[in-house]
Amino acid sequence: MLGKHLPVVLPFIFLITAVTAQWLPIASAPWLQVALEYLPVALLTLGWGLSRVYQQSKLSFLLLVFAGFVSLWQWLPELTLRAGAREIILVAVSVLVLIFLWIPERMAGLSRNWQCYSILFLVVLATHLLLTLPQFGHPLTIVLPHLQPVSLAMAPMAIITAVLLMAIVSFWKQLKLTQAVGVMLALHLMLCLVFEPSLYHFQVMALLVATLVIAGLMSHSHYLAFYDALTELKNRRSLYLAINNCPEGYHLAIIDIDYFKRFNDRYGHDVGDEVLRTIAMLIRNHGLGAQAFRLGGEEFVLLFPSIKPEACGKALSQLRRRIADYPFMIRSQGDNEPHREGLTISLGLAQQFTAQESIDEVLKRADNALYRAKSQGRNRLVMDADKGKFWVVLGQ
Ligand SMILES: Nc1nc2c(ncn2[C@@H]2O[C@H](COP(=O)(O)OP(=O)(O)OP(=O)(O)O)[C@@H](O)[C@H]2O)c(=O)[nH]1
Repeated sequence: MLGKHLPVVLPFIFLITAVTAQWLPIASAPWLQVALEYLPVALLTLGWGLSRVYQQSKLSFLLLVFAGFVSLWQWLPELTLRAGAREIILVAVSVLVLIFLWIPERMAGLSRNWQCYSILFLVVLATHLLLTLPQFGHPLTIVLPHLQPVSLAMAPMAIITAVLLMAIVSFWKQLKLTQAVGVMLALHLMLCLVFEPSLYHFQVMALLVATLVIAGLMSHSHYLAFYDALTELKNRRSLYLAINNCPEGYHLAIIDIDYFKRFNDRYGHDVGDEVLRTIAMLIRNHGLGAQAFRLGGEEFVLLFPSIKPEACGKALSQLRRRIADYPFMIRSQGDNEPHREGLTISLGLAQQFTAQESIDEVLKRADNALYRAKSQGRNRLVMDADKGKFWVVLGQ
């Protein structure tokens, strides 16, 4: 049980120890100074843990922004800058914040937390670039009086740590950004190698490549284990994980395509597959604030973590109508023009009434509701309103 809380407990202990040690006799110990350099990483981990484990996205958002400021605060006072490089860093950071936070459509599909990780990462990257510019004889020279050569050595290590953190995040979120940033870093390190070949740069490069390979493998095996290959929706295993992380009182709807066997028999499995993909896309893009899964065959699930039953029923009825009105264009053999075909879905909805109720019990009740929707004529939504005692038919 403790394992679940470790991403929050460990960085929290680290932060408390590192900060309180400032007032103890060990304050000037070199290891403590090194530990303090990792404060932003600890804050990042804490923020990530809070959002993953306790769904505290607002708090973790604040923490992540704070981590960004701590990392800036750590770097800026140490720098003796020429040519206004400090201003350049600040302007660059402001522009990045603007791009990431005020033009959200540019980051379609990425969560706000992820944007913060990206910002912090780019801050570290920008700092590192400015630190290494002198290697290329650039006029923006930054002199680090007491940090050299330790900090120069630590900057790429901080980046590797950030890449590792991002790999862990993308392990859950299935994002391609890790690879993109990794390629950028690899290019940058290659430049370092070309201009200043050294064992150190070779080692950093090797570490980075190893990290990226591991991240890629993790990402791929995660995809195989948790996603459905046909529809690219999350699969049954993901559903169980998501429900385990859900607060008490979630709603769950099972969606089943009506007379799909007939459709398959008439048009063949390939066309059936295409229709499954289209319906999965309609379910995924429902905009209902729920997570979509493929349970297997022609059955899907929508999971609503927190919603009122009436709002849930209304949203699902809209989805049912949307699919019933959707023009599936099919071209049969010998047809010149595709013709329009219609399909409907039936839905069974159930709520978890008490924390003791297991996932299988809620799924069973949703399945019973679905059975009623089918037996009452299909193309409708039936809700289990009281543990199998009352059934409410919502919309046909
Ligand atoms: N093309 C395709 N068909 C699938 C897939 N998985 C399951 N099916 C088909 O889905 C059909 C399900 O049929 P049934 O369970 O009899 O249900 P139905 O014909 O939809 O009828 P009702 O559910 O009672 O309305 C079967 O013909 C399966 O072969 C798949 O991945 N691709």
